Amino acid sequence: MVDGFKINGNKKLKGKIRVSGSKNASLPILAGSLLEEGEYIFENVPNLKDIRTMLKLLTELGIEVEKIDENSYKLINRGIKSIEAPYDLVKTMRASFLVMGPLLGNVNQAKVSLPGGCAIGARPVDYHLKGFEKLGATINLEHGYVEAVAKKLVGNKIYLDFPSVGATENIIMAAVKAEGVTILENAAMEPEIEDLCNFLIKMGSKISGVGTNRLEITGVKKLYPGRYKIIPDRIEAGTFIILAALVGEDLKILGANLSHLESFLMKLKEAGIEVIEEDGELTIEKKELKAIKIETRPHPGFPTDMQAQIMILLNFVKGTSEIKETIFENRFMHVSELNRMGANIHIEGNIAIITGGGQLEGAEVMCSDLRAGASLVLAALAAKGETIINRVYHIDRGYEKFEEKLKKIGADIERIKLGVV
Ligand SMILES: CC(=O)N[C@H]1[C@@H](OP(=O)(O)OP(=O)(O)OC[C@H]2O[C@@H](n3ccc(=O)[nH]c3=O)[C@H](O)[C@@H]2O)O[C@H](CO)[C@@H](O)[C@@H]1O
Ligand SMILES: C=C(OP(=O)(O)O)C(=O)O
Repeated sequence: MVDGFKINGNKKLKGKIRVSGSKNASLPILAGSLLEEGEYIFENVPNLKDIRTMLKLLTELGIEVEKIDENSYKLINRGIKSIEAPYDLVKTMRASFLVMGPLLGNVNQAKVSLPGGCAIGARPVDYHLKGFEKLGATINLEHGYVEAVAKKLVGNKIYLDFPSVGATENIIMAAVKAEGVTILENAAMEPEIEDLCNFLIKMGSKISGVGTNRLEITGVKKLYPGRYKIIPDRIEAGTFIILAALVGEDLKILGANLSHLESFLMKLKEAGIEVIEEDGELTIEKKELKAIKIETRPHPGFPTDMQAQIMILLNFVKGTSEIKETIFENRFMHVSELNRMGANIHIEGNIAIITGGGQLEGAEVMCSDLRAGASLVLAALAAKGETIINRVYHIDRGYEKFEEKLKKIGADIERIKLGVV
């Protein structure tokens, strides 16, 4: 049996919904505790399956994990006990690969299972490995594991062929204690990378160019662990903004940071939806809705992680909208499920063409990945009738207390047990 959601849609949602801490900022920052011995306190960490996976992996590598409260942890590094990240943990979460940079950075050695492909695309790690090699590591691939070893890491000039989020994070963590200066060109600029840099700087790292695509990292011998508070989750915030636009009635969103969502907000505005911030609370104002074209891009472009959710909104906008997915080759898995709910979307190559303006009706559907799953919940809440969503373990990876938060604002959503399909 697996968990599913039963949702009765087409109800107006009212009240306040709060954004949790960022999953994608927490994961590299927690991995950063491998870099130096000492005590770390992390706040605003979302209580999610992916976070529990990372904490389990860190425990295997020798970190002591103490839960302080629902969203805070004390991590104690008394020295690395193992340098191996096993397949059974890496396979459940690709971000496990982010332990490689800090392990190399601290003890010049790491052995991490290759993450392999997943539902949204092939997702290789070649840019990570090229970066480690530039810093002086020797890489060996054997029996599905990547082994990296160096006598010592030495700073170098590294150009990323594509601004990969994970590669940027891994290389930064490997470089902060390397000898000399590392210059990382064409680095990814996502807010989660800025958060990682701010955490590392707070520990004594020397990084300049934070928030730009050229980072200059001067290695230091020692870091000084301490306390760090994670930024709000911009993808959860964006998901709630779409929710408010679809079914909100005086629905307020708390705890979001709009400066992390600029391209998304600009495209919403083009579609006729304005987000208004007052005293830290967001509300949504709808004007005349218009069909739009979107292309996913690395930050500050439109985030691929918001593509599935905005598609639900565009389904309700008269006219033909288009979404071009340029980051992952297989991120339209939600489309066939949405069409089963009455949407009219077809795919041509990497473009989804949405003929909007119709209604959605409840159906039995299945999550294929995290954001596809969130989009099905949005669709179900806006649809007439009952929707059963299977395999919500994908959603549990990235949305803290999703159904509890939705219930509190009046959604008719229930967690149920379903047969495996
Ligand atoms: C845990 C986390 O933060 N996940 C996010 C991170 O994933 P992740 O860090 O895996 O995404 P990347 O930015 O690395 O991937 C972008 C593209 O580069 C390709 N690539 C990447 C690395 C590499 O070595 N070789 C290579 O070819 C990937 O296959 C993909 O097509 O950024 C993505 C893009 O914003 C988001 O959708 C994910 O939510
Ligand atoms: C794709 C995502 O996560 P991951 O990179 O961990 O698969 C996501 O957060 O939308």
